[in-house]
Amino acid sequence: MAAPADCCYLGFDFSTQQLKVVAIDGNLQVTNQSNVQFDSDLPEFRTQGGVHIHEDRLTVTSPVHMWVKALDLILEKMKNAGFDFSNVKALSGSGQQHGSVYWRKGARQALQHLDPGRDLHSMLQGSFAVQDSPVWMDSSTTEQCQCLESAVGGAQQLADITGSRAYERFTGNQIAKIHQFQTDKYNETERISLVSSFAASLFLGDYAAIDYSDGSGMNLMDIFTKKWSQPCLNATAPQLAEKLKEPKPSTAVLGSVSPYFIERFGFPEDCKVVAFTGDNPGSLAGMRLQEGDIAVSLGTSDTVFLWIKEPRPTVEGHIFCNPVDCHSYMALICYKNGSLTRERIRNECAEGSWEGFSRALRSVPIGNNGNIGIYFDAMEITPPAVGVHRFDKHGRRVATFTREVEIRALVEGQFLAKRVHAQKLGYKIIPGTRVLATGGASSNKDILQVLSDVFNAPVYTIDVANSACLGGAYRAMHGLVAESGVSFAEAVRKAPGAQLAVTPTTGAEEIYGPLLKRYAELEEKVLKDTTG
Ligand SMILES: Nc1ncnc2c1ncn2[C@@H]1O[C@H](COP(=O)(O)OP(=O)(O)O)[C@@H](O)[C@H]1O
Ligand SMILES: O=C(CO)[C@@H](O)[C@H](O)COP(=O)(O)O
Repeated sequence: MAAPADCCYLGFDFSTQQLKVVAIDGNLQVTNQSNVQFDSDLPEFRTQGGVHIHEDRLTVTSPVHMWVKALDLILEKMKNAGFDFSNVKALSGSGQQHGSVYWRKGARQALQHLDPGRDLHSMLQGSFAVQDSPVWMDSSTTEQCQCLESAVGGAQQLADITGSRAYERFTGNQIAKIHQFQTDKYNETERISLVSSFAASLFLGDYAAIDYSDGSGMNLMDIFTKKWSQPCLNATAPQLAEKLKEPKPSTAVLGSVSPYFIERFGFPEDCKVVAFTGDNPGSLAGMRLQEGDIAVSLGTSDTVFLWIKEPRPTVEGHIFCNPVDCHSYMALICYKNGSLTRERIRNECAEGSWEGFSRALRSVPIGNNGNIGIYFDAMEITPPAVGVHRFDKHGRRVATFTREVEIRALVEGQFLAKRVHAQKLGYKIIPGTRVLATGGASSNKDILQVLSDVFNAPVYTIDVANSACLGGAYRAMHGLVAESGVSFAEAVRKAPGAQLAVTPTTGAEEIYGPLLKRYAELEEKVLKDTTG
């Protein structure tokens, strides 16, 4: 048997803008990292930020073949760099949540008979009934959401079953739209996967089950019984249970890696594939979140999530099954206007430089002299409002801010929103609270300083900016022993801990206390203006 240091576990993350991989050894040390950027490494798919925004500005999709080709590319990259696949004991991973993949009839056959002499993408050309997979940024399914909520008796009733009221990006509503507007394609589909279970299927050489945690982001699963809810299935599309098959625990070993990977890359025959999950659940694992911690992910989307024991679903935010402990849950709030909005303001106000963006942040005092901004370039999720709204210290609308004030207003506004909504869900910041930050923007200390000041709590990061990937590797390791009763915490207890990145500035709480109240009132006003 290989010594712990020679054992290897892989975690993949099929997120919005890139495919990433992390390798860890048996001592949980990171030994390798690689990534493929969709826009720049696969320009033939002509994506921007990994997606295509359609003419109606509401429909957002990604080409499913791009994800397949990205896997070909990343594995080739690793092979060319001399990565030794023969030590990989298990692999797992994650995908951007809610996105869906439609496997055409006969695709299972293709998956089961892959020729190791060829690329995956050339062999799977004909395997998808829908080429453009709806992704989490889509907000074109308002009608389908309304139908689903009325079918089960209302928004709160739907949340009581599935953990969330109906959301446009949630997979069930996307499936309902495909069934209504692309009926032939729906009928040609033999299996529907999430991005996560689609990725697991590629490694397995067969259809992989949807896991409980990512399955919670579909508006289809009863998060308490962990079965598909029949009323939700009925209200969504016909023969849906057949196309989804039963969900499985996120810790489940789904099988061994397919012969294709053994012959083409040298994976060992007994390398196990552990269920893939959503990228936010994956991050919860990668950051080894503990009860009481609050996690803030600053990826393409911004998300805030918590580990919870007693879920009380409401019409705001989401409750998902916990990916590492089947008796627990996680609460999550998602913001669509995250990194892409920060990038826009960086380009307009700091000549495209993060360094300039940081300088501007530091140059304006905390609290921004009472100026507050709300920047919803795209229709926001929490709350469902749109547009750029600037207010001076008297609460009067203003048309512009100076560049420096604009940058601080954006970052403060984004974090005030996170704290306001986390508190609405019942979260209390108490002495001892840790904020764990991850995602691309967590590499920026000046952004983290604002986060720490607004939350009045220390912010910690882990060495690997992509905690979802690392979570995949940890979950792969845990999956091998989960059946025998070993807890996730026990399996990863030797992993390096999170490191303190920044602490709150003295006096920040006195400044942000009143601003939190003001922000909540202004957001309410903006929401009224949007809906009214
Ligand atoms: N130094 C930085 N400061 C602020 N944001 C950054 C910095 N470096 C990268 N980012 C942001 O990180 C984002 C990508 O984050 P990532 O977590 O990798 O996204 P995803 O997982 O959704 O593909 C980019 O869109 C970029 O705006
Ligand atoms: O919709 C959600 C969560 O509900 C998003 O958080 C997606 O899961 C995309 O994640 P990133 O690519 O931004 O990490």
